[in-house]
Amino acid sequence: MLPEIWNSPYSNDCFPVYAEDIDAGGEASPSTAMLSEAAGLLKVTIVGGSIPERSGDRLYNTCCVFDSDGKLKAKHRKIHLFDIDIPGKITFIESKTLTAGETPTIVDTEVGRIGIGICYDIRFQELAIIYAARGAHLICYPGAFNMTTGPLHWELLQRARAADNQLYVATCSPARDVAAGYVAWGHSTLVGPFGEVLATTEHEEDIIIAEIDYSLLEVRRTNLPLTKQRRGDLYQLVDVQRLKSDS
Ligand SMILES: O=C(O)CCC(=O)C(=O)O
Repeated sequence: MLPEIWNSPYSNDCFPVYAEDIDAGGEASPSTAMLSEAAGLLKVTIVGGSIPERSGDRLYNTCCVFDSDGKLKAKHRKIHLFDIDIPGKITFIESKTLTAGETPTIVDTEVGRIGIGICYDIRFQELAIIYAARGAHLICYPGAFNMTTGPLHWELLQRARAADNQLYVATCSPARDVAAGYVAWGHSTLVGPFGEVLATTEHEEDIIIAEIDYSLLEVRRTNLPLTKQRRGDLYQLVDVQRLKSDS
């Protein structure tokens, strides 16, 4: 797994410059070609962080997932754009340059059923609930939290998504570069289905390698049978996409 916007500085000025046309006539863009080749050579599934994607006259923040043959299995366009304003701390308006994606993305891979979200997507618990309901074992969120929200929210949100939905959550952030226009919090992490941090790192360049045991999903769901205890008679979340595809 790679971080959010790993092929470009994180800025609205840079997104158009570094954007790649991922679907261009069936040919892979330079960054996705590299990921595809790496996945195929190493025989691993890659959740390819995200890059700015150009599609016609629009730009998206897009994560590509490759299987161990190097085939592009899924493409997730960030569906919640990072438009926030915390005066004196951080203001970022992704919607100045980017368009929001329109579909949740869940993909069956050799290493499990994976739901994909990109950074700000992690704040929307409904997306994680829908992924869990569709059988996700793991949700991967490439991200780049910042020095204001990172310390308070980065781990909290990951643990909440994992504990609420009783699945694994993996995040990957760029390392911190204090000279950059956007200073990332770092701290890539893997959280287990009990909300436990299984592996994490600081803000320097690093690689996390950890084992995931999907049999624990069943254990935790038996320990705490939340799904059975939900009060569907009082509240329900509608999976609009599934509803549309069923009808
Ligand atoms: O939600 C946050 O605080 C940070 C989100 C973010 O940096 C992003 O979506 O790129």
